[in-house]
Amino acid sequence: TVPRSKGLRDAEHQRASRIPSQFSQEERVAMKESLKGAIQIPTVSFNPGEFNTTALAEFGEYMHKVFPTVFRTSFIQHEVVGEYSHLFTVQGSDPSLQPYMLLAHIDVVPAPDQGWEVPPFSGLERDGFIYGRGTLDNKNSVMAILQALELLLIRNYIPRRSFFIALGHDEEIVAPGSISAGVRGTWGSEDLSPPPGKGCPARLHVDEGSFILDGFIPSLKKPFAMVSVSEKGSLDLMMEVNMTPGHSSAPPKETSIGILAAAVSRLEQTPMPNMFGSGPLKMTLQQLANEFSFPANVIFNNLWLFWPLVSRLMERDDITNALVRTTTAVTMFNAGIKVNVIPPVAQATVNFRIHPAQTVQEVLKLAKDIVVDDRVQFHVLEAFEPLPVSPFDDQALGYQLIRQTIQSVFPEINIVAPGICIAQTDSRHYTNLTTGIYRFNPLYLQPQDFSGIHGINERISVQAFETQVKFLFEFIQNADTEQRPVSHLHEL
Ligand SMILES: CCCCCCCC/C=C\CCCCCCCC(=O)NCC(=O)O
Ligand SMILES: [Zn+2]
Ligand SMILES: [Zn+2]
Repeated sequence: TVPRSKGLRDAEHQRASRIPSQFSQEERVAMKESLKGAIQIPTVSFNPGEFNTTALAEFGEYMHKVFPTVFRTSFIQHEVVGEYSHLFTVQGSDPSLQPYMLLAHIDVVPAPDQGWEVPPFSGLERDGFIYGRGTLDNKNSVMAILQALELLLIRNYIPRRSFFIALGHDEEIVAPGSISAGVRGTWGSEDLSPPPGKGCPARLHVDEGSFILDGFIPSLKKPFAMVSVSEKGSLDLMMEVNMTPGHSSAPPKETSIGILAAAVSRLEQTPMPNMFGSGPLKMTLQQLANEFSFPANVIFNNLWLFWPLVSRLMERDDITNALVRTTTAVTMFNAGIKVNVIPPVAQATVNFRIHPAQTVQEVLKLAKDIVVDDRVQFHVLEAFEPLPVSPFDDQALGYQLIRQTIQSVFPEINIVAPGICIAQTDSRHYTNLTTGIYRFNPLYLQPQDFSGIHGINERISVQAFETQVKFLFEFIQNADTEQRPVSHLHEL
């Protein structure tokens, strides 16, 4: 197929019929090789301002190479934002339709070699899986979005509804989010609402942050699609103890390390309160109730009676425990300058993920009440409140569009339920732009796969990646053909 050059918007481009999401063997091989190439570029972000800028620049060039039609199509504008983020504006043929936004991120967390079956930036394929940092979080989405668009354009598709593709380079660091800042810059206002004539506020976002979940809840045998309609907040708290340094041959009763270690231990041994029943989880379980086998189906259909039992059971597993409470993770500890010197300072950083029923201030106070030691200083490095719940009723067009696409691409999945993302996504930077923020990665995830995210042996099956491309290929077309509900339209 001859790729279309810029400026062509002729009748050939206009298509009434839907393009089937069937890809040639050559296209299927090309898309998996493109993902492997993306994984091989180590776009690691370490801390605010600490990125592999060489790799990020290389990735920008790489996208031009593997998606030439995207970059040469006249109705697609590409902007580099914050030096390494990328914002694509795909101008649809019907400007009256509210646009939407697809989010993904280019950066990945570091990946030391130890424990990996293959080197984490090799992109090697083994037994039908592509291994590497970013295969699930989140280069799979970056490549799937652009691949789906490339394949649609090659087939002369021209979207009716405009949409944005926002590919951030700093999602993995706690920062204001360059791409969202860039979107603000593009639209010229802090609150992200575009100036007149620059198009309407986006009506929905689709970002990482949930999956087709398979095997996360005992007695729930069938996988189900959870679309995260909210996400937990976060508090990065640095605790510090300062002491006068001295000779270790005559040490004080407690050093700064001992004082801080005891404080950290008290935090770890005192979990935040179980908030089961006061967040989206209850909705998720009620929607799943009849999918459980007996007697679980009776329990989940009567949570008014059995919620104490369910809340205790959810605590047993680290992932479901993260759904019922604010979690406490001591992730960094730095102290000491030499083996025979009393340490002048000890610092520990705690990453709290805040349950939607709590606030940053409440968690900070609870932490201080647990530590209860005036020698420990508290420094808030970064904090985000839990996000509001996006609409997911029948009138919520964004949610319904995702649900419709799930059902067409995954006909075997008969439950699509709203839920909460236990992690953070870039979508938290867009709450001023729309209330329709949804987080869903169209691929199956099992608990052992979850351990690969930020862990070792992160991998995606070739089949799963191909299906993710298919989902986006369908989603973009569904966004053009969605039917308006008869009654009032939900402002998203
Ligand atoms: C009742 C249903 C059980 C739900 C089980 C939830 C399983 C976990 C599913 C999704 C988690 C999302 C992880 C992927 C996004 C990670 C994004 C990220 O790393 N952000 C940065 C950060 O959070 O620090
Ligand atoms: Zn991540
Ligand atoms: Zn991510």
